[in-house]
Amino acid sequence: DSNAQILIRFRNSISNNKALDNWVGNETNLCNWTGLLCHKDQTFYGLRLENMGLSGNIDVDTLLALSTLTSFSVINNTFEGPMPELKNLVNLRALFLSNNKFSGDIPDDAFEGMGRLKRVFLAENGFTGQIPKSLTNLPRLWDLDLHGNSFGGNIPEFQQKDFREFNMSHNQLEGQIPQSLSNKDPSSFAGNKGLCGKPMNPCHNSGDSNSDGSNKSNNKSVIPSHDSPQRKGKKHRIIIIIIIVVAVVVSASIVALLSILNLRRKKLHPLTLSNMQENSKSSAGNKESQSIDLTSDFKKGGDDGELNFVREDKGGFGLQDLLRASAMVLGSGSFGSTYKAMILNGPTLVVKRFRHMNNVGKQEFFDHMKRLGSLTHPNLLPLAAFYYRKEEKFLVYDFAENGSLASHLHGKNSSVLTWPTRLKIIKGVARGLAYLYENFPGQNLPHGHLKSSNVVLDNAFQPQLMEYGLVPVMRKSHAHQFMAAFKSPEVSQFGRPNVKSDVWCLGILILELLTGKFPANYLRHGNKGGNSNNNNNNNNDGDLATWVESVVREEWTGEVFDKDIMGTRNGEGEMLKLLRIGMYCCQWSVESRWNWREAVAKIEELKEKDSEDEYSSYASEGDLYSRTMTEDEFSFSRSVTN
Ligand SMILES: Nc1ncnc2c1ncn2[C@@H]1O[C@H](COP(=O)(O)OP(=O)(O)OP(=O)(O)O)[C@@H](O)[C@H]1O
Repeated sequence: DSNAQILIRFRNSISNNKALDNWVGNETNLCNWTGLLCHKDQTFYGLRLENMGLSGNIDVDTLLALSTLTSFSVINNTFEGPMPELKNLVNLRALFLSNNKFSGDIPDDAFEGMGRLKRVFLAENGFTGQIPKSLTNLPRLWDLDLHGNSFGGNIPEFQQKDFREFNMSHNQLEGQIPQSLSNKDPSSFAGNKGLCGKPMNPCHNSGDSNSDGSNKSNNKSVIPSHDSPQRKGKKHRIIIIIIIVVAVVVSASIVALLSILNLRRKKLHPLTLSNMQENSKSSAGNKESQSIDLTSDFKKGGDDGELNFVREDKGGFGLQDLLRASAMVLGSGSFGSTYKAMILNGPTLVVKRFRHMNNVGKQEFFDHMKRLGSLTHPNLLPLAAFYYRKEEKFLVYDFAENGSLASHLHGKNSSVLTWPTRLKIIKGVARGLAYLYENFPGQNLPHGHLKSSNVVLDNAFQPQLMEYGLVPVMRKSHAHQFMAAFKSPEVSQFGRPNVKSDVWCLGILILELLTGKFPANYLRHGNKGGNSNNNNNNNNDGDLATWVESVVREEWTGEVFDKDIMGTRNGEGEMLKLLRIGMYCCQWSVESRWNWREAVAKIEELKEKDSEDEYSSYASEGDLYSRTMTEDEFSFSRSVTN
């Protein structure tokens, strides 16, 4: 039978099917039928029969004859009775039965063999009994919504680690929430009176615990703590302590605020660069603080402790302006603190303190800084000046109003970073990098510290690279420990950066831009804390590229992308191309990793929109989920050779 014949048979098996009256004709106009989902090439892949008042019987045998059916939705109709037996629909990727009147227990094996299922929505029905165990080991399950039913008993242990959407609220579930789900939002479990354990209230033992003292599997021995009077008392005590702590903190803040206001009244800046100097003096220890007057050292023209301008225009400020500028701390990176300095009636600048910049002598340092200051490119944040002392250096850059790429990608409004904006950013980064390579041809690592917090954005989201070209002046041990390029596999394995180590950083930056994932979280060994992409340990055997590769190999290509760009229409093909570029830049083996010219050239070729004939199958919802790279398109060697 043709798909048209099968579908008409299916329609006829449903009651109240008026909404499907236009299901007439044959294969040629199939994709115009109400509720049918088709790819751009007109192949049918799903039924979206939502809000149509449909009821009666769902004829699964007929659905089985639709070999290309991967998505089935009857959300918000009035189907009733037990859940249809769907497990033979082994190609199904998405199942939406929410907001109907289905009822009764779902057999434990109801989803057995449905290895491709990614999205299961059974919410707002009348399902009872235990959550079916076969849901717990569907390898690709990503969205699970069971809220608003009457599921009871314990929540089974789920094998899946990552859910995008997960909701079991408003059922009658009880017992301890399995450890694997303890990182979910508490709202996912709300409205289940019998549930306890992280992220809900702690459980307490009713006294009927297992012989080994655990309460993991003995549902009856575990009850939510809010039932216990002792716990209630404890809770009250905790609340009182919290109130006292908050009161103390508030009073301390008020005192601090009053002192600041008082300082202001005395016409003193709360934090000025002079203050910063004094702070640094006292933290340097007694001996040093007695012998060095840092405030007076911070003046132009002296031998030690001088502010040196490296640009012709000088930016319209002098040392005294900088000393008087009110300043605030922007953050504290691996080299020291970074300050924003607002010069009265002058420019706003960023002053970054470096404590380990003593790899070269004074003259060499001055020469190098002058060289950096002479670089001009729209995608490089210009170095304005530097302040030299033997023990520490300050580099003064222009301030970028729009902050760093990292703060946008991992902050609250990452949605401003649309695909076209991300493409603009990576093209700018590539151009800035190419300029550096052309100007430092003999150097191993012209950038050396490329990462998203060192890419700042102007008001038009044009990127500018910062902290470039610092490797030669940085103390070697510190560079090894903290600079981004030293996190490449060749450094982890052999301790030697390579001319392609910057390319590795570019690859990681590309993958961060596309996935929205924070690279430091994918380093398996090492310090994941702080706002830096660095860790303190070079023995990392994991990275963002390994994660991307594993997701893509599992045929989850669409799911690799950041949620803010995932729905991009007509750009998916180009996004995939950039993903591949990122992966070629992240080849572990230096030989097979692209060189910077190749990477930059490929990035330049990218467009915002897919060309007409290319990737035409990305037309409708869910397509990106089903589109995967072939082995050929995505064959990478992840072994390290040198
Ligand atoms: N010129 C600038 N304009 C705007 N924001 C900036 C500028 N320079 C730095 N920042 C921001 O200030 C914060 C602190 O920067 P800092 O360089 O100290 O930390 P980092 O880049 O995370 O670490 P690292 O010391 O390894 O470079 C970061 O969020 C950074 O993006």
